[in-house]
Amino acid sequence: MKTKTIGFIGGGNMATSLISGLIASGHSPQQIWVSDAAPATLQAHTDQLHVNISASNETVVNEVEVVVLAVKPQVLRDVALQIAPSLKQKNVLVVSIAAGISQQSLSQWLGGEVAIVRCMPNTPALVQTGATALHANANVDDEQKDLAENILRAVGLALWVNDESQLDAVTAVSGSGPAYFFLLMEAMEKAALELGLDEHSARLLIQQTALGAAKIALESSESPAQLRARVTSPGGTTQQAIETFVQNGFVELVAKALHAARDRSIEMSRQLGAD
Ligand SMILES: NC(=O)C1=CN([C@@H]2O[C@H](COP(=O)(O)OP(=O)(O)OC[C@H]3O[C@@H](n4cnc5c(N)ncnc54)[C@H](O)[C@@H]3O)[C@@H](O)[C@H]2O)C=CC1
Ligand SMILES: O=C(O)[C@@H]1CCC=N1
Repeated sequence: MKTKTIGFIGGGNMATSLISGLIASGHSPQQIWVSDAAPATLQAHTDQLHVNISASNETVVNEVEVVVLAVKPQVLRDVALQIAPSLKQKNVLVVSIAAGISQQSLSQWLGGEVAIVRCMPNTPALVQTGATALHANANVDDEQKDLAENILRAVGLALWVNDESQLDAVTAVSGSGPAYFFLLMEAMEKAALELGLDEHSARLLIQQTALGAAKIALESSESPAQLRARVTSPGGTTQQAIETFVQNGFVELVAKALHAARDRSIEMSRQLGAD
């Protein structure tokens, strides 16, 4: 995979994370190309990551073997229609990280028989701790699947889903998921201040607790429910807090939020889909 040239169309947050991860895992910056509509963004890519840049999306497509589409979903249609003629000239793998754009829409915009891997990463990719689910269309061969997986694995966990519709659920779980944990951290910080802690101490204690909980959950063979039981002494403080959460509908609220996110992902696919 180190010999493949990879182009990023859109050099924003997610592309920067992926490029940093690829370089950190041994990919040569000389084999990476980036195009972006913003000249300052392109300049930052040469200055900081020493990759090849171009203001032209078509030039990037012409230079590479894999194209990662990393623009916002709302502009993907225009970008796809723009690069379609260049893609037709060669056998390029297209990897899309755009939320809520189906392979069918993308394929239609790109003009048909294109190898497409659709992914849903998340922002912890910025610190090489991302979680990504991938789905390949029927035109993707095994070598291209490995290639796409290697790109996303450079910034964390990468796993395949069998059915593209599962990416709507993945978007609700891990794509948007970091924001749920940040909301819990925000709420805990607010409560900690009310309880008399200073902001600095509260934030540090909460951050380290979140890290510790995630680490123990990853490293232990026990389920979250079992790990929770280990913290919860009968009649103790945790039991009081957990009962307060549960009796006030925390579990149902989480389910409702994830359903709303999944439904929005489906709705976005319809609104932004092929026409
Ligand atoms: N931010 C998140 O949590 C996640 C984002 N995604 C997906 O990743 C994609 C990129 O998101 P971000 O990096 O957060 O966005 P961003 O706004 O940071 O980056 C998008 C970049 O595309 C550039 N751009 C706009 N129009 C262009 C054009 N016509 N040609 C070339 N470049 C153009 C912009 O200048 C910008 O630098 C989106 O499709 C989003 O759905 C996926 C998972 C998580
Ligand atoms: O909020 C969004 O629509 C995107 C997709 C997953 C995370 N951010």
